[in-house]
Amino acid sequence: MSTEPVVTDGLTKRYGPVRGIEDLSLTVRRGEVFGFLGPNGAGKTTTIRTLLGFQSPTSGTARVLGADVTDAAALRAARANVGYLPSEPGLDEGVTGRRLLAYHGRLRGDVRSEELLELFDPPLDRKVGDYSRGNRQMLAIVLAFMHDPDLVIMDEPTSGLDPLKQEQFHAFVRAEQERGKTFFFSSHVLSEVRKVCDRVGIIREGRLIALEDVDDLLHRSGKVVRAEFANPVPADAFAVDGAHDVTVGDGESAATGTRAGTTVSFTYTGPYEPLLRRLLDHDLVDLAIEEAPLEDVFMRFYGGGVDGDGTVADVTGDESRAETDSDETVADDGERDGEVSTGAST
Ligand SMILES: Nc1ncnc2c1ncn2[C@@H]1O[C@H](COP(=O)(O)OP(=O)(O)OP(=O)(O)O)[C@@H](O)[C@H]1O
Repeated sequence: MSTEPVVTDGLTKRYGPVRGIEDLSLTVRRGEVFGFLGPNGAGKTTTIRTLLGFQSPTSGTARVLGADVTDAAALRAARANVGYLPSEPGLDEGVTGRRLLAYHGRLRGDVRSEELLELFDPPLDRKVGDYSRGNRQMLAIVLAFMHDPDLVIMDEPTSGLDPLKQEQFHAFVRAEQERGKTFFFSSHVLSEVRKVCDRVGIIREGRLIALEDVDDLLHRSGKVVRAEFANPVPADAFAVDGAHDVTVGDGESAATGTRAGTTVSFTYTGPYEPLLRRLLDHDLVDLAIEEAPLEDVFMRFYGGGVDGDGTVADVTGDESRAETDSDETVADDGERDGEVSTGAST
């Protein structure tokens, strides 16, 4: 039996006739931050809910910390060492954050809530029902980590956090990884995955379409080059090896403020020397070379669109999230082991 924290083999979940995930085989290695990336409706949440035992697979297998997800007793024991951070935590609205914290502490242990509250500080004496989205998410973070689990499964964990808290959360995840913790991290925000993940699995329409190191993805993605010239350059001047998506415009130059020059932009995956020589053949007045956004990479290698806010667009057009599977009546409450009201943690 594999000792890796998460192992799925041919994992399939259908909601009646509706596709959830199909034939998903992946391994999350101990100590890695694994990004699970895909557009809306791709099957990320379905995967997570199946891993946590909220719903049964239609076929295939999955093991979490060695426990078969269909073995309720084994999974319950394993989940004592799993943190779960949902995207929209189903917290008990009627009690204060402090009470919820105490309840969770009694349920699974509290070895570090004080330390966590220094970083993520929801107003504990207010009722959770009065919390802002960001405060709910911060409380959910504390609840997910307070028992110091070895594996944390997170579904779009930074949705609702302001940019500063998002940064803090990313730094926290990296520090936790240093402590040997493992993360399964679903997101449709590519820039986030790039910041914290070691490997990424890309899911689309229920199927895993790519599995690779984030570094490899970035290497293949190359650089975005934007150059401005004092004089017009021929349209084919940058049709060189390694240049993709070359756009030549003679619009207004940001550098010179005139309309005389030419602006050129393209993605470049080749070596610098020939590129720089080519640029200097013309009257270069401004140059920017930046890392290509993963959004572009996603589009170039895997197809599919990206919204203006840097998230992968819904390429499925799937509006069929209707309840179609009777075994979901329990699962949709969040937990099937009687922890419904405080479903933000394991
Ligand atoms: N309880 C359910 N009943 C019926 N269909 C469902 C149910 N849950 C999910 N689905 C369907 O399964 C597919 C995958 O949805 P899922 O929520 O797993 O995607 P996702 O990648 O998490 O998307 P998002 O980023 O929008 O949360 C979609 O077609 C969705 O409509």
